[in-house]
Amino acid sequence: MSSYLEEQKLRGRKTDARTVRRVVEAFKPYKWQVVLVLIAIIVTTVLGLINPLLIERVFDDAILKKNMPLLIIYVSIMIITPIITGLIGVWQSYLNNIIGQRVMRDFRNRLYQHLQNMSLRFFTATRTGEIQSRLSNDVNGVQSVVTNTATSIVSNISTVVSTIIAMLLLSPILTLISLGLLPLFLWITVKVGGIRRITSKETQQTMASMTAMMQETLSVSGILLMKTFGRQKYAQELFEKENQKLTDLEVRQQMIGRWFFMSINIFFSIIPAVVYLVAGAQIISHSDPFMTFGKIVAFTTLQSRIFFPIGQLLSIQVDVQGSLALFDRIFEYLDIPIEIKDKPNALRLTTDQSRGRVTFNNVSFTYKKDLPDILIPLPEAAAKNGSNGKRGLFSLRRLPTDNGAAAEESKNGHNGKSSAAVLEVPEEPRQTLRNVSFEIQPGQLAALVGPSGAGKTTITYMVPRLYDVDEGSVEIDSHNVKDIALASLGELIGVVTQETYLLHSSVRDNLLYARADATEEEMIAATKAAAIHDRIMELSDGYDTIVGERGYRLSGGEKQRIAIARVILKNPRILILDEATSALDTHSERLIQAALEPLMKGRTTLAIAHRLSTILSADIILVVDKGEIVERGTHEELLTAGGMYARLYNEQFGKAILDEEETIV
Ligand SMILES: Nc1ncnc2c1ncn2[C@@H]1O[C@H](COP(=O)(O)OP(=O)(O)OP(=O)(O)O)[C@@H](O)[C@H]1O
Repeated sequence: MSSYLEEQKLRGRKTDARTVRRVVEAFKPYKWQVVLVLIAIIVTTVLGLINPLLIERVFDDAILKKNMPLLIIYVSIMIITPIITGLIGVWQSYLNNIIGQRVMRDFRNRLYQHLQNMSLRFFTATRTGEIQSRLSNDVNGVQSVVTNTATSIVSNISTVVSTIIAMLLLSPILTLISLGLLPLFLWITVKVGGIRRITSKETQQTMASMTAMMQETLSVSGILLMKTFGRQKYAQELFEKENQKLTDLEVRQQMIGRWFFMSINIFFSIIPAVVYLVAGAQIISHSDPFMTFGKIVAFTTLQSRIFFPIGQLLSIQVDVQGSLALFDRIFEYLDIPIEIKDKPNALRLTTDQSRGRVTFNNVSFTYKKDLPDILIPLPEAAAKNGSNGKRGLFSLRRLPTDNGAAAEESKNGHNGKSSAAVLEVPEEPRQTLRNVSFEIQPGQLAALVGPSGAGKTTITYMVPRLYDVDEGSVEIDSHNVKDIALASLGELIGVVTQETYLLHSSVRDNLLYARADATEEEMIAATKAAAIHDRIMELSDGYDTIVGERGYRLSGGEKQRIAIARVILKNPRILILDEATSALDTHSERLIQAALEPLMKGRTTLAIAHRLSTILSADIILVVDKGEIVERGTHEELLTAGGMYARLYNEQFGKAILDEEETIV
């Protein structure tokens, strides 16, 4: 389990200054509000000095000299000042919150937008929980720092400085005495802060591991796995153990806080006592003619203002360190370059303009294991710290294949001389696609067939640029897909996948996801074409029935037909169809087939075909094996050739063909 604190440790502290600079930059759009907050802080700090300083006058000029009108004036000021300070304080915290929340909002927006633009590769290489956690927990984690810490630092520093000045004005000797004891106080806070920091680190780690455990076991798949393997008791024990640890840590953390405040209280009490002793002695012995009762009271009041801000400044340091680590995690994601993006002046191609010819020219492609170099400092640091390399996203770094010596070095224990020779070296992966070339004419159906893992899905990924080819090119109407705007590709291409993903929303919303401006008639025409309209009408609320993740459970076949209706409504020029492998009953099978016909009609279709009917109606069958197209032609041609297709066909459909002939043909 890797936590952000571990990562921070690995990254070292060098990034801190850069991180702070970037955080400060995030405040730039709100610089005028920040200036107002600073002014408010300074004004309230200065106003805060008025009352303690007035105390001296109240005692020495008003009470001791029995001057009632002056006493009333002073007391009035003492009443009005805190009211004004309070009002300014409220306004300042409103501004603070506005700025802080907007900075957080900006971070969340930037992160969401950036993540949305990341390629599929990023999502296949990263745990979903990790992505969500950065977007929500990490951003929320820095919230208190963004809204409070900066202002708290400024206001504490200005309180400390102004109070010391005021104390010096009242009595330099007493100031010296008060501050003379300060080092001891600082020493205690530093110690306590250190212990707190360690405990809070442990608490974060325990919380993270509990969250991961909950996420893993309390999902539909997790619960299924646990129940079917009878592992509830084991999971329960594991959870209880972590939970107990968290409980102990929380209690410990609270108690350390308690000691912390006790020390502050003791100092609050001890130092005024010392001041009374020294100042009292001065009055009794007449050694300082300027020492008065008013001064003693004013001084002790001022002095009580100073210790708490100092304590806070010290503990803030702990918070800041923690949140710098969180900011690092946020920036780390923001810094991952977008791999697949529009070229400047990318071509906008509408469905009407496109004819839908799809061409693959010598396409080669390999799934890369590692992510861009921006994330690489971690594994290098991890290696230096003896990490075991089980870090998911950051775990693998391939060495150049000619770097055998370095690889050997890494196996024999990392002596750290070569920064590349750090982690276990996986083999250079086999090419997933090799020199794939074919052309599908507008309106034609091309069927991809081949054994599992041959690369059929990967071929379909190249058209909408879910991945970019390494070599060769994919073209639509003779335009390289890399030159076409991604938004256009999204419009031109419709995809029906094996697993239908429906949003937790109404059937209508799920259908209109394809085209928000579709009319009711268009929508119903699409569902009728996909042979699902009648079934939708049978649902409790018809088109308004909630389906999806936690909604009404539709059968696999029904979901597929909704997905087909969704793409019919979208009306793309090019269709990518990944036919479900799971066998449906004959009735559902027929309905799906009925739905597919209008879907494929008039469109260029690239289908990963599992249905005999699709294969038979294909204009061209492309047989894929180990990333290459090994055979191509029509069904009859390929059967006659007696190669891989004939073998696959006989294996898969040899027996079924008899039933099919009875039912379908
Ligand atoms: N994200 C990925 N990262 C690394 N390798 C991958 C990734 N996705 C697929 N592969 C590998 O690429 C190869 C081709 O996979 P692909 O999914 O294209 O095969 P397929 O022909 O569609 O198989 P099936 O019919 O079983 O779905 C397989 O060896 C697979 O393990």
